[in-house]
Amino acid sequence: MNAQPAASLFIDGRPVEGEGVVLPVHYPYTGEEIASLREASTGQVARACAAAAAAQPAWAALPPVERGRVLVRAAAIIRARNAELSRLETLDTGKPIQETLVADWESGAAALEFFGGLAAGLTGQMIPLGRDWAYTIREPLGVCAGIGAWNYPSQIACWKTAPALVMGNAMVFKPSEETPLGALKLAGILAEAGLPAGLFSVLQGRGAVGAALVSDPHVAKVSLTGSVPTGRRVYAAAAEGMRHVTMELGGKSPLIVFDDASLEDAVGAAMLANFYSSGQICSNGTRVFLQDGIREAFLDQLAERVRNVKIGDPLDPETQHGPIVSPAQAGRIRAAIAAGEAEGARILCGGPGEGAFIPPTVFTGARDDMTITRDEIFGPVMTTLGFTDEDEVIRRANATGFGLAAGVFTRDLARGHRVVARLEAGTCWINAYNLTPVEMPFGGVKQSGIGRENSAAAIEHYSQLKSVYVGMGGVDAPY
Ligand SMILES: NC(=O)c1ccc[n+]([C@@H]2O[C@H](COP(=O)([O-])OP(=O)(O)OC[C@H]3O[C@@H](n4cnc5c(N)ncnc54)[C@H](O)[C@@H]3O)[C@@H](O)[C@H]2O)c1
Repeated sequence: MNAQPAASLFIDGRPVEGEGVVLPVHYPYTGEEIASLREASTGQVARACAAAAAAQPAWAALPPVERGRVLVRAAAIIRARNAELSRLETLDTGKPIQETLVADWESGAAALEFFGGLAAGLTGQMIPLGRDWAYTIREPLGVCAGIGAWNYPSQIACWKTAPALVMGNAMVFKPSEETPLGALKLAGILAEAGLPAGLFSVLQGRGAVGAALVSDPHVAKVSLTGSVPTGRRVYAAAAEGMRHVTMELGGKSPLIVFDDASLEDAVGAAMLANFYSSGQICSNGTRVFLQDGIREAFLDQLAERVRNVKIGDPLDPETQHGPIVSPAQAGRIRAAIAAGEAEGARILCGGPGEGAFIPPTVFTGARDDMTITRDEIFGPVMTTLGFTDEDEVIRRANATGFGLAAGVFTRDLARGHRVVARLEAGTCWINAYNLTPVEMPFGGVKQSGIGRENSAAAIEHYSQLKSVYVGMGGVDAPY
């Protein structure tokens, strides 16, 4: 299979070959090399940021609806090409085609449509002050840097780029080195939709290229999706230049199932919350707390349904569970499974698997202090834990440095609201899990992040307010 793009990078409106070291791209299912890219050199990082800075003022000066129209046109192009783009996303990530067809570019298109449609509403405020008055102008930040993780490469690129561009910013985006292909497609689509040159560039490379981008003097804002350790490094580097940040980082989220929950819905949600995208989702509910009265029935049904998951070729439309993105990540997940067993937890179903595949794996008999309960695994590994009462489970659910997401299953809606009100998590679901519509803010608290993506809330993270005081009479000076 060949997925070689025209060139590795996209700078100032055109494909450009990278000047840095080689970056091979592998199809996770077969391990076959499907493209060979080159990283951006430091000179190319600087050129992309300078082109962005040069193009941004004219873009910001357009009437907002004109900017919005470009994004809406890009969304339509994505929708028309969804089948072809989803296939490429599957080759890049290894995720089953039945997922990429509905959850990746589709979600990216929704973000472009949502923010494109929001363009006309990006106004300031008028503030009456008696004789005088003031008003605010919502202004763009300038050049934004976006850095992506490998699990939802095209969705992440769109979620960051749509609010940035509609506010009149430019975006220089570096996808993950594991999944570099989708962002190049987005660059071509935005250009075709009428985006002027320089406003969306793509740089390829590993962490060092990301670090050079974050520190470029033109960059006013950095939005990272990645792990907590990378987040700390990027946040610290951004602080040097007093740059704005959005941090979408990792998690170890609780999913709490009370005795009165719909068993079938809770089991289905727990599977979605742990095994979709082979478990490589930041907001996954990997600590599944089961109340005493439902635990046995839940585990019986879970084991039965997990046995029927169709594992295999990601391009087969019937496949529900694909390979892990890379041998290195599969190795990390297997080490976590081995640690769980060594610490005394039992595997109810699944296990380390073979080669690129790790089957859906469920641990029972785990304790809160085990590494499988504490650390993010970022693979298809669910840890189940028992609990007796509401106060106890809230305390244990919050006993983590992460705070990305949380879920509660109960038929008692008053309890559902009461519990989420006390959970330390940025994104919560009641009787649902991992649904992230563009209309709803998404992001974490504590170590899991800063800022929000999606919804009108994202605009605040790609803009700043200018306040203007207007004196309507004479100046009353005591001198
Ligand atoms: N909260 C969210 O929205 C969200 C979404 C997806 C993934 N994630 C998290 O991402 C992690 C998995 O993704 P990953 O393994 O690609 O993460 P990672 O932290 O290893 O890498 C993320 C990105 O940062 C870049 N990078 C690494 N070092 C850098 C540096 N010093 N300066 C600038 N850039 C640097 C990488 O090249 C990559 O593009 C998990 O922890 C997961 O929870 C979070």
